[in-house]
Amino acid sequence: MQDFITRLPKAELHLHIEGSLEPELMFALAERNGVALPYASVEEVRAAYQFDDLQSFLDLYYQGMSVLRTAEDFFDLAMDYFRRASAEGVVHVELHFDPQAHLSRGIELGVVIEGLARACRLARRELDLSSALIMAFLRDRPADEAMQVLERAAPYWEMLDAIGLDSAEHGHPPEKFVEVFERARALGIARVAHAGEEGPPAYITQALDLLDVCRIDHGVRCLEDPALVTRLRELQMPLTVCPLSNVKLKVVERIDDHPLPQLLEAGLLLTINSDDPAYFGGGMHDNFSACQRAFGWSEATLVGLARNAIDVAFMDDARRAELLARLDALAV
Ligand SMILES: Nc1ncnc2[nH]cnc12
Ligand SMILES: [Zn+2]
Repeated sequence: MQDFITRLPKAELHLHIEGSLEPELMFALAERNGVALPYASVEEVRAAYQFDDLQSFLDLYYQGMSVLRTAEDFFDLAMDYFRRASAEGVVHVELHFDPQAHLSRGIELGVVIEGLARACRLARRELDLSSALIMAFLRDRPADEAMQVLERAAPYWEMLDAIGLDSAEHGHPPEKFVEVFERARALGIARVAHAGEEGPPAYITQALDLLDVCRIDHGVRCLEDPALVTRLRELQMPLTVCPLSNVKLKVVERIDDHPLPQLLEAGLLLTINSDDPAYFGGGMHDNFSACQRAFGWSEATLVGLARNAIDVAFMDDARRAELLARLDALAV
């Protein structure tokens, strides 16, 4: 089964590239850039990764990214992840990145996007790994700041596959960002949003009604609102579920308690993702494998989930057809 999971062509739709920063690279970049870290060793960093909730994780996540300063750093960050992901059978990655977390440290948008985009091009050539870029806004920052970032990104609009909404969910409902998402829609940029990770099902409803999103990131709390579940099923609205993230951030206590079986049973369109693999103790393979073990999933279930991700990914028709053909070859 482990080998089958590796061979499964996996598309990852929910990955924060800054959350893929492994402690080893964190130390290497800290040294390269003369940044002081509050840790003496890689082991100490890993030991610090114990979280009580989303906010306790975000505090370390924003601190960790202080080592990222140049386009080369962002390139190295992304290539480091692409190589690891490719080795475990990931064929497509959609990267969220958080420009405000870098702009606030004086790192220009162009530095971030150019570094990431160069890695995306190289990964396509060297690893046969395709990718998409999702520029995410920090929902705990003011909406007018997000709007300014969107306007500042004008030279890069063509390179963006979508905008997203992430960071601390409690108290920051989607309605706060209506104008920003409306502007993106007018620009022809697709929209996704984190909703229903820690926040209530009403935030998922708002993301659908007010932000016109084409995917919900997480969305696991939808089960608390049966009418919403029906709506998500009827729309076949994709949910990018991140099982190990939900355990690490105590959305659920143990993987066995994860609502994935109920979500599947409800007929929702689900995908499996790693979110912030360096912080949550596992990439795509580990997420698939933990669920397979916990829920006794068959190969057919795994193939179905992998197919969902390829079906709804931001990729051109030729690439989608190629990846679906690879999946079909495995499934027979
Ligand atoms: N799981 C998560 N939820 C919200 N914002 C995030 N930013 C990085 N990871 C996140
Ligand atoms: Zn996320």
